[in-house]
Amino acid sequence: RYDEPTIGSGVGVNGQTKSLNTYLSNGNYYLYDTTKAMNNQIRTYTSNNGTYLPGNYMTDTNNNFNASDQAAGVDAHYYAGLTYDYFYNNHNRNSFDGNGATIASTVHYQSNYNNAFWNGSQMVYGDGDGRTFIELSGALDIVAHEITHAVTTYSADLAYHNQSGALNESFSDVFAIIVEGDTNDWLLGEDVYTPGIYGDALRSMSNPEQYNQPAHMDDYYHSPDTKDGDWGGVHTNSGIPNKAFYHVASDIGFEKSGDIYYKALTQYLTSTSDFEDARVALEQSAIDLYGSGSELQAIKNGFDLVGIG
Ligand SMILES: CCC(=O)Oc1c(C)cccc1C(=O)O
Ligand SMILES: [Ca+2]
Ligand SMILES: [Zn+2]
Repeated sequence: RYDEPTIGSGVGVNGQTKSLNTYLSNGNYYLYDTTKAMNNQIRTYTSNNGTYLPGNYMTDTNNNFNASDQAAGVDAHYYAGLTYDYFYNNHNRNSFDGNGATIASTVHYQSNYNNAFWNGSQMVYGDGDGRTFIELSGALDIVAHEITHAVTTYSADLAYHNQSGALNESFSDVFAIIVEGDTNDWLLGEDVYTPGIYGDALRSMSNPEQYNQPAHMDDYYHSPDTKDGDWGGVHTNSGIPNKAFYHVASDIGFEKSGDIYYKALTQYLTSTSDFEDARVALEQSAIDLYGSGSELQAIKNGFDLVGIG
């Protein structure tokens, strides 16, 4: 029998039908996308509510992934493809490592697991407990956030604690928002967070305080550099550079801010960069790309407004 790339369909976590790049092998259809550049592959697996990684390929007999237990895989696969396309089409980056690394995602990790993470090699998504979260791959911003953690690892490799860790988090939120690309959507996780409550989210870039994040250096959260302290509050203090990004992108848009932030992340920032280093890196990136004009002024203004001098 011939093995070949195919185009299937699937129903995602929030009920939308989407076209999927799949692969037919020995009569089964796999969530295995071979359509990207240079033999890059996007592969989606399931842990079947266990903890094996990557687990088993998610397959279907008729290339129509419309069962309820397939929805998480449909979105992990589809949103990984969208995120791949963003970095390739806008920054000529072939996958998170810039060298065509396979993007592997595993869904149905553990049971009622309210988490999503990059484990250093692949994405891992829980199903949520149905109250705090539903399947976490059902949000494009979460998928893009996780894949950006991998981009960061293969570039600045910002150490995951204190200010460099808050920058690590912030850059993942920044590209999550840009990949979503909706100038009315400054929220993270809203598509899968608290299904019983409308309109809330994990975090807000435009109004970090709404979800207990500081939006100014005066309110920097001093937390222990421990697991329980969220490594110096990396998911809390990210509110400060997140708010700066909100000002920058509101001024100059997602395309220009994306180019400036990408250049800073990949050419100037290092593992020990702090918030002030980030301002310098972003200012230099703006100058490199656009000279000393309105884009540079937008960076200066955004960082002034959050108290990062
Ligand atoms: C926006 C995506 C996000 O924040 O994912 C996480 C969740 C849901 C829990 C714990 C850590 C993370 C993370 O990726 O930082
Ligand atoms: Ca969002
Ligand atoms: Zn993160």
